[in-house]
Amino acid sequence: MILTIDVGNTRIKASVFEGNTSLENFVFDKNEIEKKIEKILEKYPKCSDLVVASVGSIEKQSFLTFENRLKVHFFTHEDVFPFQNKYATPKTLGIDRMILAAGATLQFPKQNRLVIDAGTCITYDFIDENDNYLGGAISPGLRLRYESLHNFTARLPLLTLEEPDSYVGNSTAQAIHSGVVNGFVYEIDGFIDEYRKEFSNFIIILTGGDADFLAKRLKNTIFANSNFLLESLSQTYQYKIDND
Ligand SMILES: Nc1ncnc2c1ncn2[C@@H]1O[C@H](COP(=O)(O)OP(=O)(O)OP(=O)(O)O)[C@@H](O)[C@H]1O
Ligand SMILES: CC(C)(CO)[C@@H](O)C(=O)NCCC(=O)O
Ligand SMILES: [K+]
Repeated sequence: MILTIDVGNTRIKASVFEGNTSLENFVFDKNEIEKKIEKILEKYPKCSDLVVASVGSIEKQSFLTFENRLKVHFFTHEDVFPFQNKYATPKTLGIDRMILAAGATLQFPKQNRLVIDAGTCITYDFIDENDNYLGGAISPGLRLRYESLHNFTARLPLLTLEEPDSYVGNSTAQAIHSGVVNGFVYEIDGFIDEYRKEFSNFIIILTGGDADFLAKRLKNTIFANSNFLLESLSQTYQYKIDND
């Protein structure tokens, strides 16, 4: 049994896996990390490994306190991955993107894959059928768009996610919802359309905190799985054990 932990820029997500099956998911804040892990381990004492992917400010140190009880693995770009990394700056590629690419490679062998993670940031990652990781894009996520409109202007209020009435927002609030939500959806559909021009065939995996909201609104049909990063973390760890 393994405990996987995804430290994002907003929240921490965790899941206990028995083989490939996720038994339970958890979401918590940075300040309660040790207490929460403690609780999870109490409930699942059979956990033998703690596997972490962190792009947040939490360092390896926070997890080492658990080393007397279980094997702790903190993923870095030095681990073995099932793809060739063609990024020009492989050492600065986010470990979450590497885990997503690894999961896509392992779960969907021998085909082109586009992974879209709609989290704090939206990330796009493309892995071709020969298992070359090519790169993608990074842009602001849904909540970040609402927050930056407010934080960097004098007059725009901080709004929370709401379905816009129309493209033609007829009030400040409606104009913001239209810009943020429609802009978000158009961006993603637009990227998918561009990829289609270059690669005739590829599967699309959509994940992240906004995946479910998005899935219903895209014109392109896609496979949405908000647990894909944690599943990929468990699979990439298994791959590492088998290939080290
Ligand atoms: N309770 C919540 N707190 C924060 N964001 C939430 C919540 N529920 C849904 N969301 C949505 O999820 C998005 C953030 O995604 P997610 O939780 O995957 O980010 P994260 O944990 O920071 O991960 P990452 O840094 O890997 O993107 C926000 O844009 C927001 O709209
Ligand atoms: C883009 C984020 C913030 C998404 O979580 C993360 O993957 C990251 O910090 N990446 C580093 C830059 C890069 O991936 O090229
Ligand atoms: K992300």
